[in-house]
Amino acid sequence: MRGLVKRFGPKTAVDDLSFEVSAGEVLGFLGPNGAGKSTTMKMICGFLAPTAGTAVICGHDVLEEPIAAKRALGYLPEGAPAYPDMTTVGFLDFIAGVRGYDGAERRERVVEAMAKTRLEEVTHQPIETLSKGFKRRVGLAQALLHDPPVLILDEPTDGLDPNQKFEVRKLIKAMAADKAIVISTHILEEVDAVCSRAMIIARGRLLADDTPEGLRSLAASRNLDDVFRQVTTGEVTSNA
Ligand SMILES: Nc1ncnc2c1ncn2[C@@H]1O[C@H](COP(=O)(O)OP(=O)(O)OP(=O)(O)O)[C@@H](O)[C@H]1O
Repeated sequence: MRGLVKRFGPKTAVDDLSFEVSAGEVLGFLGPNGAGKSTTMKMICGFLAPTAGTAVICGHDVLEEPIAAKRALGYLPEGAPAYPDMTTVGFLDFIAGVRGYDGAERRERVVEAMAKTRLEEVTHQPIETLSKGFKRRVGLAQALLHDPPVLILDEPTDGLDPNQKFEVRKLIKAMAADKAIVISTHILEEVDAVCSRAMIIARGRLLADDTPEGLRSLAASRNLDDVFRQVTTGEVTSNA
């Protein structure tokens, strides 16, 4: 990401963010509500035009070569939106078609994505009738259907029960070896569970960028909640 800026009228949601993520890294994107996490992810994915700066995905500038950049990435948007009247398999088949697959390969991609995200039991169920956790898994399935080298996942475990959280984290870790993965989360335990690195942003600015262990050392208590509070509010927790 090179100098990403997003302004909405007088409000600066993202204020000159630059960073790199390499294959093999799972970067946790942390910050309070309204910090600019989703806006940054939308710009990385070419969903929202930056006011300034750009994102380069596997050598493709998302503004200059949007199709090549989008081919290299999978994106789970905030809230995992999908077409509610489609069935799980119908939606994933539609996505496979959009991604350019045809014939047997198209069917294989759908079956594989459903297996990875454990969607088989809701194959023919309309998405609007799925529980929140299953909807999120449909969102994940469409993001990884084309096995992209880059995954941008906006709160991938939001709304999942503890067992589903465990499964999704396991899946992210299993994919991490050869992909660059960015996840946003409010759940700090997720940083320990899956991230090799974490960034804390607030008011659109980068405040910390380190390994989970490095971040812990910022608070005397070594507790990530305390680190988050200290970095984003400047307040040191008294019982630290
Ligand atoms: N389309 C828009 N128009 C105006 N302001 C917007 C728009 N989208 C986002 N914002 C504002 O930009 C800021 C950053 O929002 P963003 O959704 O990126 O934060 P976030 O870190 O993802 O928050 P959360 O953790 O609550 O999801 C917020 O103040 C938000 O109100």
